Amino acid sequence: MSATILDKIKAYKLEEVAADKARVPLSAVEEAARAADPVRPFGAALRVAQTTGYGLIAEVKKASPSKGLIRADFEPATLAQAYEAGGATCLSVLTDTPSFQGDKSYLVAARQATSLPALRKDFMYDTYQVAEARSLHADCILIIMASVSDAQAAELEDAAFAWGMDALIEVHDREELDRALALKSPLIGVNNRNLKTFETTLETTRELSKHVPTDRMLISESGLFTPADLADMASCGARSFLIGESLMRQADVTAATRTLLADPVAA
Ligand SMILES: O=P(O)(O)OC[C@@H](O)[C@@H](O)c1c[nH]c2ccccc12
Repeated sequence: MSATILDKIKAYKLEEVAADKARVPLSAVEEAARAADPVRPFGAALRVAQTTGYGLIAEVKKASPSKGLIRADFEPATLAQAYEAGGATCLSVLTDTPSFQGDKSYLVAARQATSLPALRKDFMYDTYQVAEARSLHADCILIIMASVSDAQAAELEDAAFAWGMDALIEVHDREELDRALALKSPLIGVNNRNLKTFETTLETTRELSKHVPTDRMLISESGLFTPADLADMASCGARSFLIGESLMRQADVTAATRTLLADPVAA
């Protein structure tokens, strides 16, 4: 079987982490994490937003392996402020460089420029990365079930909780969802994009929504473009969304964010 993009990302990420560990020892990262800004509640902010409207995790995303360059004029702090002014609930900031042209400094800049809680969007395998996320002031980490074992997922989640952060558990099929439900985090992100083939369809949220218990928060991720898409997902029980590309392609990010959130279907 040929290696998927996810296999390739995992291979270089493990090398990156090994190099980071050699350069900055865990004790130093932990010290920086302890000195970081207090955690801003991530899941709780979404829960509040969902009661009257939609929860939006707005993604600061320059490029992706499937779409190439998404936004040339890219200034993380300015974009984060535009999202906040448009009514976003939380931020997601890509810190992976080889595939997404992200950077750790973008997370710091975006979060610092706003009062929004921020997700470190990266491929996490090692609790070193979790401490590092907190040292960058992250309020939540992503755990991609397609890319980690059950034991690894539990270890990453425990580490996030120990630092006071939330964990967004990302799934793409029924098997990953069942594994995610064995974890503690209430935040379940259904990625409409298959990270192995890049195929994107909202059918993924429609199908998996039937199997997400009501005590978990269903967050629909990727491939969302219009208010009609959001209404469609809301009819399946997803009232929070992770959106990057469709907003990043707009000249006026604040206006585009406002338009997307303007007319939520009744809760
Ligand atoms: O740009 P989109 O289609 O709106 O998608 C945003 C977000 O869901 C997507 O960037 C994403 C979801 N899961 C990921 C895991 C790694 C990297 C990126 C992602």
